[in-house]
Amino acid sequence: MLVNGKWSTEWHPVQATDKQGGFVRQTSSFRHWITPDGDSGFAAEPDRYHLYVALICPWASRALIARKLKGLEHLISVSVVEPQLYDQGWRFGDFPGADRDTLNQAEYLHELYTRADARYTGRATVPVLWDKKTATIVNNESADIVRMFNSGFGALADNHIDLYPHALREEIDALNETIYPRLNNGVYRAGFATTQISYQQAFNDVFTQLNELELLLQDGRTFLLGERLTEADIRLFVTLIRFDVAYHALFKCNLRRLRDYPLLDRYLKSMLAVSGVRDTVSIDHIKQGYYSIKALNPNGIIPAGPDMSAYGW
Ligand SMILES: N[C@@H](CCC(=O)N[C@@H](CS)C(=O)NCC(=O)O)C(=O)O
Repeated sequence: MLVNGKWSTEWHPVQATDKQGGFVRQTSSFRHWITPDGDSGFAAEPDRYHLYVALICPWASRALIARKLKGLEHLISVSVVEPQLYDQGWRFGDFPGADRDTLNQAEYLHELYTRADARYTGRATVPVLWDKKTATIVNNESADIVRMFNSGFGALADNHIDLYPHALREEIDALNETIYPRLNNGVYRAGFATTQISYQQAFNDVFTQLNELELLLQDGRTFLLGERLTEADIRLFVTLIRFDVAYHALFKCNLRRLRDYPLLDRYLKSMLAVSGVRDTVSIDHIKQGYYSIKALNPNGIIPAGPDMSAYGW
């Protein structure tokens, strides 16, 4: 991680743990906002912003999906880092499906953090939304980036779809409030727990949440809140698509596979059928990335399965 703008060799590829051995995710530090009128200092303009992502990363993938669904691909360019974390964190390079940083010529993502703030202290995480005009980071919090892509680009975006409609906000917020801690971050809490008790709590949370979602889908709805896809679906999808590939085995979330839940399985297939969503997924990056976490898989063997042909891979 960076300490006062210098890369520290003391960093640990796993984020912090609390007193009970539970996994603690760092909070994001760049929280500027893009607006249609530019009042915030960051105006919505074509070809001004760039998104740095890792395809292994569920948080970065949220931003990629929102960019697709809101028709912002031609306005916001993208670079993909290599799937594994190196000693200096995320790296640009020639791994299939990854990019060189042709915009800023960085070798490592952390260089962009120090370019934005020469004294930055913290982890250099993806996603990063970069402003080409002022050469700084606009925002590195995926939840913000999704909302910004939804409404910050005004008429420049495709507004046929509203990911956070006023009428559904309370329900979306309520779903986010349980899905994030129990499931999105719950799988990480299970995977990176360093005590049996914190693992067991996380494991219980993950499967309680999956069971509740399976029940919710019983009335035949296509998406979480009915027939309209919202940001709650983006946030759920990014975890579900990684579940059988990485979380079930590597993170020890092995009570059931995702495909053992008939309605969640159907839901996952419906999400993959939404135009643009599948393009944001790389099963190869997901596998390579998670299974190269040395703390969890010291020999770095990448599993040959699971069979993902039922999902079109
Ligand atoms: N709050 C952030 C979390 C992002 C995050 O934790 N990204 C991970 C990858 S999935 C990362 O870049 N980790 C690198 C590190 O911790 O050094 C968001 O949702 O945008």
